[in-house]
Amino acid sequence: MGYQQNPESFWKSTFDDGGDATKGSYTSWLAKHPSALDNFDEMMKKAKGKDIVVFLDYDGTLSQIVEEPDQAFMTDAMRSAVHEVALCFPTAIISGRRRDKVFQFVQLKNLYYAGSHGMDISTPSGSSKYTGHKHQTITTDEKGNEVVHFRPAQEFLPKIQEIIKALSDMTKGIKGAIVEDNKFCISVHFRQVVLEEDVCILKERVENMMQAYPNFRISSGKKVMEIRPRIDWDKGRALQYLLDTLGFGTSNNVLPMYIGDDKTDEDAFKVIRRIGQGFPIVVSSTPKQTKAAYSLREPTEVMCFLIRLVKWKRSVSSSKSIA
Ligand SMILES: O=P(O)(O)OC[C@H]1O[C@H](O[C@H]2O[C@H](CO)[C@@H](O)[C@H](O)[C@H]2O)[C@H](O)[C@@H](O)[C@@H]1O
Repeated sequence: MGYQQNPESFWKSTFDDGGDATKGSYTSWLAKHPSALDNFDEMMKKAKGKDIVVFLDYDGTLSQIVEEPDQAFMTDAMRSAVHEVALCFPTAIISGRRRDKVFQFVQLKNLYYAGSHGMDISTPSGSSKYTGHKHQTITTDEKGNEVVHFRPAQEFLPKIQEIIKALSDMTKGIKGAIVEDNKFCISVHFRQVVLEEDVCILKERVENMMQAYPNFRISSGKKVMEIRPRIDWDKGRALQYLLDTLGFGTSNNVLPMYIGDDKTDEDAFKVIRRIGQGFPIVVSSTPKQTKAAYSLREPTEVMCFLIRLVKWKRSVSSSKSIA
């Protein structure tokens, strides 16, 4: 399939799933979103000579989904795979979590981190462009290096703290409910709320309470309600911002790769689709509606894919140096 010659038709045929993917069996869904492992060689033929930039989601992609949000650790093997990938390609993690929390989990310095669904991005000034954008600021880190921050929801911080306080008070009586402070957004978790009735009460209370905050919106994730400022910013915009600031904004040769498992990752898949070149890869072992072109079943498959990517890159580089 020559998507480089005809991006429109490639993306149409690759992504349009008629909206009925959730109804079909896994096998028929897989035919529309083939395994990135099984199709690795074919994908890499398209990637040869391109500037690959890797984007990764965290929860459900680099770590397994677990009951307790604070316990979503990644394995050392996964950490090592991500580290190796980042030695080969510019690599960023774009997560719904607060940025410092993702860094605590990942602990790798050779990556770019975007937290709060992309509303908190920091990049070393040496590798990124400071454009004087109104949401950009520069600080100096402990080693004296300049860091460029992009925080489009900064003005919402006081309101977010007010909402967190109100949500924490309101959910106290609901066993298992957790309110997570993600800095520029908030997660209200109900994975550990056992009674279905309590889940309904929780959702209703949160929805009612948030009516008093029209500048915020609620979206849903995996057994979680996500509350965030109503601004035109999401993981897709964060991906584009990172491509721009890392110097790939006007490149016809860039090939972004995004691996993610949740609804908020769809915004990034859409941006890759719009760019017309790249690999949007969904992590799912069940059929779901998605704009992704490829799929991986679970984090262990993500790790295998990342390891293969590193091997591929090294083999391409060594054959170039021999020639
Ligand atoms: O964008 P992500 O990095 O995928 O973050 C999305 C949310 O992930 C976390 O919640 C999810 O994972 C938890 C740990 O496995 C699980 O307990 C929870 O049910 C899931 O929804 C995180 O806690 C949220 O703040 C993120 O927004």
